[in-house]
Amino acid sequence: MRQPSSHARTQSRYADQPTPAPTNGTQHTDTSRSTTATSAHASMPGTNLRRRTTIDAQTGHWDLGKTIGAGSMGKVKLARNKETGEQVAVKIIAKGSIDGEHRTQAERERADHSKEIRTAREAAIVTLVDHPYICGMRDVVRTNYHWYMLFEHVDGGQMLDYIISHGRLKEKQARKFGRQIASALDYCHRNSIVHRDLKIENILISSGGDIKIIDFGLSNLFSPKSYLKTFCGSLYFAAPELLQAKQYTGPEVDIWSFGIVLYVLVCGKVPFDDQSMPQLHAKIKRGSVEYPPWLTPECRGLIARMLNTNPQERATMHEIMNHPWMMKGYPGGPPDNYLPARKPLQLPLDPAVIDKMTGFDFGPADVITSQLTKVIDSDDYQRAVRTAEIRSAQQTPELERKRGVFDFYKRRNSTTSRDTLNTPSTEAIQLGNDPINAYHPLISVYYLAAEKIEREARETNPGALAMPQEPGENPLKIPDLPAPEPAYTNSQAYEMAGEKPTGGRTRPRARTHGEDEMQERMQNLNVNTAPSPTNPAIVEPNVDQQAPAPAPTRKESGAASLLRRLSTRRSKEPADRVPRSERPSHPPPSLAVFSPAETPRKSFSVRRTRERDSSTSRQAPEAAPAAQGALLSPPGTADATSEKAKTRTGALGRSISVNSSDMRRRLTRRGVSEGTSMRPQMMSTSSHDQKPSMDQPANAREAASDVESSRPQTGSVASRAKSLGHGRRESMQARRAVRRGDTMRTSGVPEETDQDVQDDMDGANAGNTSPTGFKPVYLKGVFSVSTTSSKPIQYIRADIIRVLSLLGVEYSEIKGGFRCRHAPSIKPPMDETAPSAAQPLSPPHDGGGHRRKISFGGFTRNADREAFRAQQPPPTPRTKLDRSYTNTDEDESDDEQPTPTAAKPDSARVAGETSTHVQSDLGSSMVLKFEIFVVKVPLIGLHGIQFKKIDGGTWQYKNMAQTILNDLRL
Ligand SMILES: Nc1ncnc2c1ncn2[C@@H]1O[C@H](COP(=O)(O)OP(=O)(O)OP(=O)(O)O)[C@@H](O)[C@H]1O
Repeated sequence: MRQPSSHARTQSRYADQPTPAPTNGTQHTDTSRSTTATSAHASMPGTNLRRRTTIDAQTGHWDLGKTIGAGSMGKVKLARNKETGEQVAVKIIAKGSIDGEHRTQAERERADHSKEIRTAREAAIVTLVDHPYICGMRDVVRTNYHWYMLFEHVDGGQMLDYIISHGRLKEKQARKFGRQIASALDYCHRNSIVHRDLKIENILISSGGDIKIIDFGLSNLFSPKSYLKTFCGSLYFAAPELLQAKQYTGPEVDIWSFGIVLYVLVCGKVPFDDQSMPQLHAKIKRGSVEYPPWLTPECRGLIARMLNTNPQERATMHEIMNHPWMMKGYPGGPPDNYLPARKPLQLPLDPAVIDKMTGFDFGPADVITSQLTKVIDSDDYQRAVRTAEIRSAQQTPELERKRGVFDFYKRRNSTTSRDTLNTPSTEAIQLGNDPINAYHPLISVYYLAAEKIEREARETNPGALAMPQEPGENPLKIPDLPAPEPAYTNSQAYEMAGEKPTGGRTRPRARTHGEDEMQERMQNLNVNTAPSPTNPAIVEPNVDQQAPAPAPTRKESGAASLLRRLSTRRSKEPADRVPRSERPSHPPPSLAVFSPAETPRKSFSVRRTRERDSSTSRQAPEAAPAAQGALLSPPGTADATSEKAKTRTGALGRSISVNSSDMRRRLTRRGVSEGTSMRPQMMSTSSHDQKPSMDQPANAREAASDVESSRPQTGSVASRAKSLGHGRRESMQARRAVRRGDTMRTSGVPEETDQDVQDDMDGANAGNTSPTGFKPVYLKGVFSVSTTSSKPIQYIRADIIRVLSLLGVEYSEIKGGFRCRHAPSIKPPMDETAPSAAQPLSPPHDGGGHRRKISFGGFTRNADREAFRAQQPPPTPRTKLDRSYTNTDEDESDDEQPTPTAAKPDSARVAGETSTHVQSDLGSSMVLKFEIFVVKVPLIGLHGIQFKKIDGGTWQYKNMAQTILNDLRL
């Protein structure tokens, strides 16, 4: 393992410097322990901008490229391996909280600490998991100022982009993705991992047309015997129990989100949408879903089971994977979860595996070992092992039983009688009773770490693990079992700081999330994370510290011991079940080379703005900055009341993921009563002028109060800016940027610059065709950085036209802007109209070199939307659109016989279907109408973009507006 380079250690104090590695590797991934990060050059002292062009990691030297995405946690950039040319996506997360203006020192430290833990956990989880439909991590580098997570580059585009521009998918296509999501979720849940942020935005499409789930930033480990209580995720995708601040085990909230995702896939919109946040909350809690008539009964039944508001009655992954809709057209059975075959653990534990269990805040190796030993030695665990064996023996045909106990465990991971060794798991997880599936987080992580070692050993020495298992060897340690005892409850062994379970649902449901709880959490957190040289993820090592001596390599011994402890891996069926042994741990990234003229996806102003206002970067939705609301406020409306309402109007952005700690902190800071139940939510999207009242959720009140306090006292920008907090900073940065001659793409956080400025300049060559009549309207509202531009107005106009055309948005010019209408083409074009893989679309010339990538359905395309649309039939007229809604045959004609509602089998009428089925024509709601205005920002002399929704779904509107902003390259 490599030591941090002397170069890195002796760099300017202004540059990112390598963080000394953990001393025993118990708190951090070993990749980061052995990697170093170097800055190509330091920034100028006194500035917070620094340019990083390379990363030195264990996996080699990487050249950082352009930005390809951005989220609340930071930017995602392309990087290319200097030696191999391999391309990865690097998620760059600034360490520490961004906005400290309103915080005490203690609050800042707490926020920093929490962020650090969550980031370490994300790195730890994605480092260990290995699944074809989960975006794999290649490496992670941690420096003083940043985390750099190197992910496989998923280059087929975003599912959201497709849905936004085209609407829904055919059920056949949705099923393929649904099975893949189910596969990935089942894998996670059986490994005690809950994602907690599943949403359309976090599903990317690989070049092969498969999904890749990203963003485990809010994930956590769960235990069947305790509860989580952190609110996580995007409101649109959040389970009702989360909105009620109830505790939850874990998988059930993912299943709800999965239900929303599935609905979006087949309907092109979210099931719960409202401009008013309280109304949206109410809708989600009611769980009343409108199902468009084009859905097959099976599909509707499955979604209804997933969107059951009672988590206890909600479908399990087992039910979902075996649902008739999921199986339709898949004679091979339910989806494979790709979980390796496993055996129950037995002592002694492998120290090499323990060493791999880093980043989870489990504590040092000896603590992990003793905790794990306690679990394995517990009567409960041994009883579970015994029970599983007996059950299996009863189910196993005599002939197969003679083949030995190994087959049993292969079968335990299988389900159907047809293929007992290789079929996907269809057995429900016996939460807490199944020794190999989600029994305990420590056990799950031990399996994952052991399997990672096995993978690494196989990659470095393919023959090393080829030793056959001894036939007849019984890997189980099955002692005489005493009478049943209470379940093992040492949840502290795995609890994450800040997410201490509260001991079950006997606690009050509407819980206080006030300062006392925070204190309690911090105390607990301190217990778990006391400053220790073995806990570097918690206590930031001094940059002058020497890097620790590398831990002794134990791969071989680890691999050897694995042979004793783990059964052989299952081979996979052909077709969609690639033999695991033949799969690389992470699919090799494809080399999608971008031309220099191509424009990366830009960070979005709302997210960035929020990041500045959040200690953890996972911004609570109630903190919608006024600037965001202003994005949606129509210019020219001088009425103060409506202005306020519009300012409070929902954030312009994709679903924002949050967690409850942000909210609690805010509530505490603002003196909200401790008795107030935490009601996390997105910012209000109400178009009405609603005074915050105590009837509203606390966060809604806070959001309103934010808006109230940020409203301009006068019409002047200066006074308005003064009360804005981050908005003011942005304005100041904007002015500074203008003085420097930069575009308005500045950030208050120390982060790497990239080619954005150059791209902006490159993009300015478009559009000299501004009509003389196109004039900006006078500013109303407040602006955030990424919605302003220093470009001349004719360039902005041309750019807007380019983007609207690209997105298939019909428009007409009005005074100061554009009136727009978008009706997604609901006829999935891939099967009928897409070119074959052999005839890829060549990216058309669009003047700006922009190219949008779409990849679906098993073939790869890098197609500009213009080219894509060129292959499409003309925009679907409304009548055709409406007609198609009533025709379920359309979706299923090529592969399935739709079952008429009247004749559908009983099995299709899923029991427990509790949601309302409204057979209404939803066609009209799919049409989005909005306006875009170009406004002049006084004083700083820039132009800004404002959006105003006229008609259509809020979710679609937000996503469309963000897509336009992203593509505008302001
Ligand atoms: N492996 C990848 N390959 C290609 N693009 C990626 C990859 N990972 C992330 N991206 C892009 O970067 C964006 C942000 O990534 P990600 O969701 O992980 O960040 P985040 O800050 O956690 O976001 P969020 O605010 O949604 O939580 C994604 O929406 C996607 O466009």
